[in-house]
Amino acid sequence: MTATMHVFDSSAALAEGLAGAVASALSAAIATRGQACIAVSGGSTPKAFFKALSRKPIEWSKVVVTLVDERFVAPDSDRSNEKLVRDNLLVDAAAAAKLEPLYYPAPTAEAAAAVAARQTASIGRPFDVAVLGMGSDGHTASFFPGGSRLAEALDPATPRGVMTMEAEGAGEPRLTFTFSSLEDARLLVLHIEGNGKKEVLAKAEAPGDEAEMPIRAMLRRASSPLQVYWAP
Ligand SMILES: O=C1O[C@H](COP(=O)(O)O)[C@@H](O)[C@H](O)[C@H]1O
Repeated sequence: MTATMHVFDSSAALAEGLAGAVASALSAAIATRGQACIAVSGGSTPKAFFKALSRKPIEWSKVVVTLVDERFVAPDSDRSNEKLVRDNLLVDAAAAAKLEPLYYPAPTAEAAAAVAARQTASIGRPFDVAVLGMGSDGHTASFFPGGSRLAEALDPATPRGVMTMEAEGAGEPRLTFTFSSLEDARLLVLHIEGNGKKEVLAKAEAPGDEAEMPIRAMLRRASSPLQVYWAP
């Protein structure tokens, strides 16, 4: 499936443009099905987008927000994707949305993933919106090159759900939705910024092994068309 590029002049225009597209998709889902669900990424890129989206006039009480992936850290950690979402997206009117976190204070990441899988089982079949990020190593979600369970996470036969991942480049153990959970989102977005990430994307679009750049799984095999939102 070919990716479609949406190019913006600046970070601010990118945040606003993506927020507009996502708000339209969430409002359409509410109009059609009475509710909407969105899975968002963490990392350094989404903060301005989250702030722009929080200002959109959506029926937020009908929206469920979850995370594409998470670090196995408490939600008050600066490394927590949940904290990023709580501080920047679930504010003002958007605070009425329901958050389904992936982190739970369990003894192990595996135990937390099992709880998260149960808690999120009724949402995202498919997600109305999934906003992916991409690291400079070509990871997306917590599908890291060299990841302990990468083949299983990317296998289309692995069912929807949340699983663990460990990798050298990942820092903490991770919790991540599987490829099959994300690839059919009604609106499937890759949100990246900067010339460096554009070069990483170009490299991922060239021939090569998925395991070396796991974003290739989304570029090549997602059943929904991948919408790439980018600004320099
Ligand atoms: O580890 C993560 O990083 C990616 C990309 O983050 P960025 O800082 O390069 O924008 C992110 O998509 C993922 O959710 C996060 O856990």
